[in-house]
Amino acid sequence: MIMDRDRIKIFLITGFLGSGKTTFLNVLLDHYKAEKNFVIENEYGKESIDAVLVKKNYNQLFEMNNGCLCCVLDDELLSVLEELISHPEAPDNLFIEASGVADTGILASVFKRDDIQKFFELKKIITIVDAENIEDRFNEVVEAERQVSAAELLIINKMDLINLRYADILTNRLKTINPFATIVTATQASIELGILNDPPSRNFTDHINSDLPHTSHLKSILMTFDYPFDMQKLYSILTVSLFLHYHQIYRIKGFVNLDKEDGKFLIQSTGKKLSITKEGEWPEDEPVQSKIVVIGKNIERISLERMFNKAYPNKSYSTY
Ligand SMILES: Nc1nc2c(ncn2[C@@H]2O[C@H](COP(=O)(O)OP(=O)(O)OP(=O)(O)O)[C@@H](O)[C@H]2O)c(=O)[nH]1
Repeated sequence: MIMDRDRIKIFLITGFLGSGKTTFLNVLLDHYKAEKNFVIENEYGKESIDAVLVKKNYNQLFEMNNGCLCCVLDDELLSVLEELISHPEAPDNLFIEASGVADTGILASVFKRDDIQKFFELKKIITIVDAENIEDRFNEVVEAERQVSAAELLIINKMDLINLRYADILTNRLKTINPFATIVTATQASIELGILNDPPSRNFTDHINSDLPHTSHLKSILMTFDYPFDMQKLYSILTVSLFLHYHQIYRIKGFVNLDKEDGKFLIQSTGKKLSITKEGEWPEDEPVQSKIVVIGKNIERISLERMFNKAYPNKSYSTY
């Protein structure tokens, strides 16, 4: 049972799709490994891929995939928080990885409530920024800018993909959106973590507009495929599609079954970059079946399925 003096510290991690939130969560879990850490993972879309990618050095993981966290506040999130309060071994830290489209302001406003503040301390609102893609996303998706404007700490991640001159331009752009946040740069979300103990430069939650609905009409489409893909075809078809549809396809994530390859492969894209890497073996209690989530704007299942069907080694598998 939690006493008033040792409230659970909450680190709220937000950032647009694929910016590096899970990467940062793993950095935090490693840093705080001597403490008791619980994690809330919220993915946009029903299929959870992230939970598998979070390194297992947490004490308990809660998955919330029934919608964007900021939209299911009243029920699922609050019931998890209640569970933590009465937990026989309450954690020191709660790391919340919000979905890539979550409205940070709406989410942070929960922790303004007196009944919540009694047991939880919102230690830091951290927004991860994908240095390579964020400016395009500002123009396309209103949630990307809202996440930046509600941050206390902005981490410009993926510095290896941009040059220093552009980093300065981007930093200035971020300052105009959010002049109050501390801004740091990183590769693989690796930062000097002492900064998390800095006091806030303003009372952030007082400035947050928590009444804005989602307006970007993003879609998350989950597809399953029973036949193995050809690795080379899959790679080249998706690379071309990501190049052509960069302003529509924001994230591909999933596990694939590949022809002539043993094991389970992780496929993911951010921006125009695609990677397919071996992730381990297929668990015995799981069907050997590719499961892929595509998130974007104005995307249609039928066109996506047609695209993936072209990646079979033998066209006879295809239904088109
Ligand atoms: N080049 C480069 N890639 C990075 C860096 N940080 C993370 N990535 C890669 O970017 C991709 C997305 O990283 P994640 O940590 O899964 O991003 P996320 O924000 O959790 O993604 P969603 O939960 O889908 O929104 C992965 O392929 C990472 O390996 C970086 O600093 N540089």
